[in-house]
Amino acid sequence: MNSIIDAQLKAIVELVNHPEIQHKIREEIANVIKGKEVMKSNLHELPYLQATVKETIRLHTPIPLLVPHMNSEKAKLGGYTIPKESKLANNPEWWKNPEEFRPERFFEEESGVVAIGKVDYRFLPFGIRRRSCPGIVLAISILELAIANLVSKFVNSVCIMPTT
Ligand code: HEM
Repeated sequence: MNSIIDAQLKAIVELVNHPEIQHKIREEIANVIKGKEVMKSNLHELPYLQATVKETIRLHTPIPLLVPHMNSEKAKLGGYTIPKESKLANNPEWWKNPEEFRPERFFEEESGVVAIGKVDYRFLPFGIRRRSCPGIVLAISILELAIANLVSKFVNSVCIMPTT
């Protein structure tokens, strides 16, 4: 559960620093859900919310069990050369402006990058193959629901950031 709490906190920090992203999520929820409670069954109808969660775990990949995961030696993987001690999610060869928090990247230049179901060596927040995370579907749903509820109710009502 540490990874989820870590990702939630990172998402909140990013949303506080990007009120325009909060605003887009809030608008998407208002248009699709129309004032009702966001349920797990609605999540697939909220692509901008989903992209925001993906962008959070790309830029702030939680480290499971607090064990650092990086390659100690230079390596070749899936046709890519990976320099020693790389963090893949921040590599400018594979991501445009990798340090920028921009969910839109998943609709533009990185529209093919998915978190579940397809192996993409640029985006492995849940590990890969036999030792990959069995909690992936649960983790993504929890994160999406938490952010949806925060943005549509709590953040708006306490006015941490202006909504316009
Ligand atoms: C944002 C949330 C999460 C992230 C980023 C994450 C990421 C990961 C990663 C990268 C691994 C592979 C570690 C390795 O290569 O050795 C892993 C393993 C694992 N995760 Fe997660 N995880 C998350 C949430 C969860 C949740 C919610 C559960 C359970 C309900 C869970 C259960 C596990 C288990 C049991 C393993 C060990 C699998 C094995 O060694 O065979 N994770 N996780």
